[in-house]
Amino acid sequence: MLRPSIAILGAGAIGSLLAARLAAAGSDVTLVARGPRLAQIRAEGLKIRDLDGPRAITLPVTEALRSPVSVLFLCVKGPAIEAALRGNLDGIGPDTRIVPLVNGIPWWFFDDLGHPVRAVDPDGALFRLVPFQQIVGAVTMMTAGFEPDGTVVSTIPHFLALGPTIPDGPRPVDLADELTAAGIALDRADYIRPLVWEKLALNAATNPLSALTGQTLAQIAADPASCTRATALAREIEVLSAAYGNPIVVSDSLAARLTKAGAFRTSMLQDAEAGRALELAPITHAPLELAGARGVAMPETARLLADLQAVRPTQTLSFQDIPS
Ligand SMILES: NC(=O)C1=CN([C@@H]2O[C@H](COP(=O)(O)OP(=O)(O)OC[C@H]3O[C@@H](n4cnc5c(N)ncnc54)[C@H](OP(=O)(O)O)[C@@H]3O)[C@@H](O)[C@H]2O)C=CC1
Ligand SMILES: CC(C)(CO)C(=O)C(=O)O
Repeated sequence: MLRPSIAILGAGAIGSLLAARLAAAGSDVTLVARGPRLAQIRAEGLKIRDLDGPRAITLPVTEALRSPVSVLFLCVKGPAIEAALRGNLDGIGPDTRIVPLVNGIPWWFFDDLGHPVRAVDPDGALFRLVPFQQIVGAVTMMTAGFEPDGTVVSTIPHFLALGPTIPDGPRPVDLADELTAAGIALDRADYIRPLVWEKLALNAATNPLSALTGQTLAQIAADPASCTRATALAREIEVLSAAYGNPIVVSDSLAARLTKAGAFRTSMLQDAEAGRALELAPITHAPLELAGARGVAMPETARLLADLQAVRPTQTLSFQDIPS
């Protein structure tokens, strides 16, 4: 069988991890990188330290895709999606499947309502840019971060859920062989949205809190004040998810999951430490917007945002500041 051509757009923590593992397993994979990161990968290979130990992987790396691929993994942070896609439109053909590995509420989540979620797609540009039928829903349960020399470190087993964006929709892409060979456990979900809500609960409970407190996942679980706060934040997403017809239960097992995850610095804590913008739009602002539309109260989430705003006035955009 012909192997799918896979492109990974974004050579950050998750994109590099996925690219390295797929390339090492023999997949036809191209990594799209830019700036100093592109130069570094060309010069030194893709340096990775994961459960298989440290190594440098050589793989095709480019500044922009020039011809359509079978599968495009989108591995940039929420606010970077539109520019990243626009720079790589030649890589997207009518049969290309686009798989966003982006945390939080995805821009396509309420396509069936016929309007974008303002927090993640303010003017509907993504809604118009990406053909909905070409999107494959995904939930990323992988963790990765950088060492100062550009090595990507990932020491928790890798897991990815892929599934249709509409109930019982066709399974539009089969990457089981590629991902299994790469040591990434695959959940082929019948419908991705319930899993997106569950992952959102995890991120909304931990990512902004970690950026505020500087705590790892295990430290959040071990600190009674943070653990109580994280649990309350997860409960608010549970109520919100139920209000949108999708009951989930995450808060009961949250502390145990965080303890098991160990000393991991969330992607938002990594951004905070590096002075980068925080990925609040899909993880915090979008839920607040959705809560407002259904009359759901989310006081803990609003309080957390206010606390973050107070300590990072130049970095954090408060929900109310999003232009309408
Ligand atoms: N890290 C983690 O453990 C996890 C992350 N996630 C999610 O995965 C997604 C990606 O996160 P992560 O990998 O950590 O993010 P990073 O910030 O590490 O990586 C994002 C990458 O995208 C690149 N990029 C941005 N814009 C463009 C563009 N126009 N063209 C090409 N490259 C571009 C950035 O390049 P540059 O550096 O030049 O800006 C950077 O290399 C996020 O939604 C995150 O929440 C999910 C689970 C865990
Ligand atoms: C690993 C996890 C689940 C931590 O919240 C995550 O998605 C992130 O760091 O962004």
